[in-house]
Amino acid sequence: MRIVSAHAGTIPISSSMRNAYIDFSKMDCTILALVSDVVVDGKPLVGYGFNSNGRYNATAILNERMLPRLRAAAAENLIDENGELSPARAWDVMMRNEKPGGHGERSVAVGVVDMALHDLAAKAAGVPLYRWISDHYGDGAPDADVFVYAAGGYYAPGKTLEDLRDEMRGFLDAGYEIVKMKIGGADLAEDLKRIESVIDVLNGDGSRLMVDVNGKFDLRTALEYGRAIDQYGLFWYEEVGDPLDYGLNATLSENYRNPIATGENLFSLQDARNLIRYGGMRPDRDFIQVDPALSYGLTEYRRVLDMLAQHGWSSRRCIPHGGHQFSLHIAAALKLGGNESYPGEFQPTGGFTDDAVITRGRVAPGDLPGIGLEGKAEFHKALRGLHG
Ligand SMILES: O=C([O-])CC(=O)C(=O)O
Ligand SMILES: [Mg+2]
Repeated sequence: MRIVSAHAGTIPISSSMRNAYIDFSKMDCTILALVSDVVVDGKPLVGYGFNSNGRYNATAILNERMLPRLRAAAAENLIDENGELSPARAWDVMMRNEKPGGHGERSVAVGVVDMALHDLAAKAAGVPLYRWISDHYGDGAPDADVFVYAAGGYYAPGKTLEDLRDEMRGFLDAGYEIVKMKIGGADLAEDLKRIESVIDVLNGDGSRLMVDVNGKFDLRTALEYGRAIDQYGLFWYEEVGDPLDYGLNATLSENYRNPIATGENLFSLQDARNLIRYGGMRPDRDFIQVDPALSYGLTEYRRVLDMLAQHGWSSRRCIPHGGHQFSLHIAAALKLGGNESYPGEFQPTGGFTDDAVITRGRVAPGDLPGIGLEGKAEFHKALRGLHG
């Protein structure tokens, strides 16, 4: 197979909500179509990718560095020993002449292309991506479905406690059992009121609630909130301090008994390894949230999983950030602990196929070939628009 053309674009995924650190009024996303020379039913196979949410588009890096290297590569450098398209070899081509360290948002650009290459490889094999990943990298049969939790509970202009409770009730009605809300964008007293009113919707069960600080707290505030919320036995306390402040996280983990989650803003094997070496994360209870789309794609994510295994971590303790269909396939194939979901947010890229049904907090990736973005009608329109 050869890639005959590559088309990148930028689309808005903005909204009026905010977390403790940013608002999403200018949030956007890179989207990509890789058109191949393989023709099925009279049409070329096309691989699609996009860059999750939370970081802005990386279209310029992609257009100026990653795609030119792929275009210039000899065909034999992009295939494996069976002559099939190899996303892992293409990854090496994209990273040629890139120094190590300081991963910045280059990881986002590479992640978009890596996703599209995996979409294309699975489509060429005529199978859904979870099956392709399981066949190439898996260890036993893939999971039939994946635990998902509903992330929301953002701050928004005029949003009342009753609005927050209604939002959470909506998640439960939609089939979710575990929900997440933002904290750290108000003072402790107000956040405790918000937390308690959501726990009330969860029949008093704090273990069904996650709270997310988006990296806002200094150590003193992290510990102060930790002391106040430990009593609720929450599912997890997320990204409490700056994502690169491993010392803060380590001190928190010595003082906060219940699970901690972090990693959505760690974009490389090396950063994730530093979290494990220095961040005090506990393999018996904590969660790693590295998002494959933001962090150099599945090719790098597999290295992260290997590193975690070497340090005694189960893949079940990984629940990626992002709430997208790419990680859903990865979670099923590589037996992760679950995947995020943001019902209704970050459209049109976010979420699962239009026909996906959440049942008792679980969802299946579906059986469309590749990632299945053709099963997201609005998003597919934008993707198709890239290559006409
Ligand atoms: O608010 C955001 O940037 C999203 C986020 O942290 C999450 O999904 O955990
Ligand atoms: Mg988060």
